[in-house]
Amino acid sequence: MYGETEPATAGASERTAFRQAEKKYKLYKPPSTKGRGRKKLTGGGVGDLSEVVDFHALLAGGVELPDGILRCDCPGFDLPVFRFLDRPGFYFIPGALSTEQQCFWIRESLKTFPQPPNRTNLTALYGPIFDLLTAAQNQKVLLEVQNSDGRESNEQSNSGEKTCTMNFKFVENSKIEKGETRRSTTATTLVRKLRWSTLGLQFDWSKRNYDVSLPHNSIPDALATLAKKMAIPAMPSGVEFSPEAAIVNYYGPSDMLGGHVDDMEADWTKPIVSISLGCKCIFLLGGKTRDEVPRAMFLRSGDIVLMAGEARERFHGVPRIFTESDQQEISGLVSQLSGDDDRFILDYIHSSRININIRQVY
Ligand SMILES: O=C(O)CCC(=O)C(=O)O
Ligand SMILES: [Fe+2]
Repeated sequence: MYGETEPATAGASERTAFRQAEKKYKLYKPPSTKGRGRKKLTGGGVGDLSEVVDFHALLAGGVELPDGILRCDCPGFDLPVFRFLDRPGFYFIPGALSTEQQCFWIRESLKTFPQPPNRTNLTALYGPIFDLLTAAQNQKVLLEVQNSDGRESNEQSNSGEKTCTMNFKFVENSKIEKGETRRSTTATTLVRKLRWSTLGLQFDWSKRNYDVSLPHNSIPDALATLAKKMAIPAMPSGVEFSPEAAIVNYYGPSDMLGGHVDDMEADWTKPIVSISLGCKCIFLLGGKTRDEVPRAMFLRSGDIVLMAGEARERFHGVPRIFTESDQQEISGLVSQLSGDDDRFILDYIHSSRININIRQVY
């Protein structure tokens, strides 16, 4: 999925309509000014967001829908749903989750979802990490520890072979002595470095497929129930969505998700249920090749998108996250996350977006 199939030459890739749209909306790093401190990211095409569809604005009564956008009546589903006339299989449910529900899923995404046996992008570097969020809230540090045979993790053994027994544990910051040579990273930094976690059947990014032999838990009941309910507009009547896997994407201020298609699951008639949390972003929905001009739309915290059928073959991606305070649109979350327990999460979500996308694999 994320291993994009690029056209034969980089030049050709740069010229596609999808790439042009990514460039239009992404954040830009101005050329480095040597010795002047950190590079600042600035808005790229922020001057012109006029073509970005804003489904929330279309919710207001009396607003005429732009050409090509429909509001649909979905039997058995009581939330407003929008579609594009020329992109069947794509559904947009604005404000599908209440602020309380959004807070619940943000907490779960940081606390429970990265717990082993679920894997994250950090697993390959540090081995399984338990209770990362709690460690960050308590300002702990992940420190490399010695194995029982006295060797440090990843050290050469006597026979010359490299052992891969990663061994790290959380310790109090105060326990790290001056001049400590073992590898260490603060738990807060690690939370900031989270890029993905996988729930249910584990997706193997290197094989670009599910590895059913990897240990896994089933999708949490509450998430499965939510996904089944939200999938209704994209499901044939009388058929129930059966969530088996989910990918959680964590985006920082300068992160983007390049154009890709989601074609790893067996049955494309079943939707991907994709939940947005935290800062607002721009989502691009293109065509079956990168040459088709994509539609751009805002995704806000609490919005849900469904992609089923031919919509699953369309290139899509996220070129831009809005973390500027006047653009992120997280005021509801900020007032809800005001307790002491939520201080870390509030700080995190001020500069982050989380996406949970739930899939039926078979
Ligand atoms: O972050 C998003 O909204 C999209 C994520 C996505 O397309 C994916 O994980 O396949
Ligand atoms: Fe995707």
